[in-house]
Amino acid sequence: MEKSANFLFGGTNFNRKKFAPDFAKFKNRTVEDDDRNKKLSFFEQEEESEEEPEQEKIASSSSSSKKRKRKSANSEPVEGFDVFKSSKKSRSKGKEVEHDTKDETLENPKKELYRRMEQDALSRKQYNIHVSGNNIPSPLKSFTELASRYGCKKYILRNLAELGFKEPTPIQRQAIPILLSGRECFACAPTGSGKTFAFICPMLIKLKRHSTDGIRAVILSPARELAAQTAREGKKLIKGSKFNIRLMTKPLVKTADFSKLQCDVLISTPMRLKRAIKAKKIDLSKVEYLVLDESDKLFEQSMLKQIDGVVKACSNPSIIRSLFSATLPDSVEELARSIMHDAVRVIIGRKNTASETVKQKLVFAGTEEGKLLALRQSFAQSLNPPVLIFMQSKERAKQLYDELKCEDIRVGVIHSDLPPGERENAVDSFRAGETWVLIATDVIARGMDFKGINCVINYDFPDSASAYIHRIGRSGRAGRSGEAITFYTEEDVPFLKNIANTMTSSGCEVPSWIMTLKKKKWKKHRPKRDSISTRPKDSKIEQEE
Ligand SMILES: Nc1ncnc2c1ncn2[C@@H]1O[C@H](COP(=O)(O)OP(=O)(O)OP(=O)(O)O)[C@@H](O)[C@H]1O
Repeated sequence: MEKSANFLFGGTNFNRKKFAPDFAKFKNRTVEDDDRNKKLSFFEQEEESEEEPEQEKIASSSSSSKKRKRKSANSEPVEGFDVFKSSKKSRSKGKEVEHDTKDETLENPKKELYRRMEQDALSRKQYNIHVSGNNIPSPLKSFTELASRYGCKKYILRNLAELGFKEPTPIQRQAIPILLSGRECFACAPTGSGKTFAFICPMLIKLKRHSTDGIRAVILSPARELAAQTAREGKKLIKGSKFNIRLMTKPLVKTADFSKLQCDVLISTPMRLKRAIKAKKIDLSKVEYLVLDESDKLFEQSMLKQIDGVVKACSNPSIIRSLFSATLPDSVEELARSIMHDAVRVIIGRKNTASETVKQKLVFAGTEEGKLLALRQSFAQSLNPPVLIFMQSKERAKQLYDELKCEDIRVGVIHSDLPPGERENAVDSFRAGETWVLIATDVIARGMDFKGINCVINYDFPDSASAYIHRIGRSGRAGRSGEAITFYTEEDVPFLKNIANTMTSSGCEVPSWIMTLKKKKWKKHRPKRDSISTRPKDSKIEQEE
């Protein structure tokens, strides 16, 4: 495999030799390899931190505070941020600041406190971290601080290093110390910016070691695939320890004796956990940590009842709850504040914006036939797998799959009508590179980390701005570049401005006529669309007759 292709398929193993004749048909590339190399080189060239580990007693003194009160404040949004890009440039500045202050005397604790606050403010500015709340712990300077400040076990640092993580991402810098100092937190950070480890890492450090005391931490994810991925990621971090991380599967709900099950951390969808609670099978009264991942999705009407059930079942009064998502509507913030105590609010960059590493494009396709034509044309010109195509319903996902499956493209499909095994296979084949194009409903729009996705195609216009942000966020992860194409037809025009605003706030250009359109209030925009077929309408009528 050529070197550039290695970069392209980082994390995805495409057998190009085996599929050589097929690939010859898709010669041209749409995403610049160079661009990708530039982004990745940041990870490769980053130096190890030289900073001396130190105790941060003052900042963490907040953790001992038992006083819990609600606080609401707004932080100033800062534009032009890039999670992975921004840190390198400004890092040296941070070092200078630290240098200046190192020689000063530590006699006056008040002076020391002010100095610490000043350093924290500078560091937050560097990484575009916005916080509100009381006594917020200092952001991490490096992963090694986890050992000096919080007694993190060596195996965790070793596993982080093995994963190739050289420094924490901005959300990890701030959320990890907050959770480690025993504070609740709700956090909003862009797609692909490392939120998963931002909540798993402190959880494991706090739990210290495996215990036979029952379930001590629960992570809720809105979809099975995401829950499975989180379990897999968590297991990477516990290598070398006796911790037990379990995924709640259907057979587990049905047959397991939870009172005997060895499980420190349980990862589940709300539905499955609620079923186990309802059947009185599971005791969550000892849970010390509860994470609601993709919290805005979990707080949607369809899941709210189940979430409520789980939150109530986690009855330990000293439980630490945290909420994470790339989109955090005000309504969810309100709800979060009403259930959390003295929580810290963390926003990385600007709230509810799309990843800046994704090049976004709007394409007018006219009609449904026009969409199919445009898709075929773009594949014929340059298919640059892996490509993810989003559809508005399972029916439409099936239709497009039926259209494309007979062609020379290795295509897969995933939607909620498929049995669990087939859903799993669809994801695994796509990860392994056996499938080049995966057609999906929004069931995998959130959280899924397919590292090398080059292009996301919104075949059907997304039904909300947050759906758009999450869908296109499957590309351009961890600092890589990616591309997102959104088809629109006449029916979608009234909602164009909403997407255009999201595009411009993440630095993409939008035709000026779109910006003059009025913004329309979203009401789950899923218009009835003509079915997907290449056969001309006349021939269909003939056949039907
Ligand atoms: N400190 C780090 N350094 C380098 N890569 C990292 C670091 N932390 C996480 N990653 C990688 O970044 C990628 C994205 O992380 P993750 O899936 O946690 O993103 P996310 O913020 O949860 O995204 P989403 O909003 O889509 O759920 C993963 O492949 C992960 O392994």
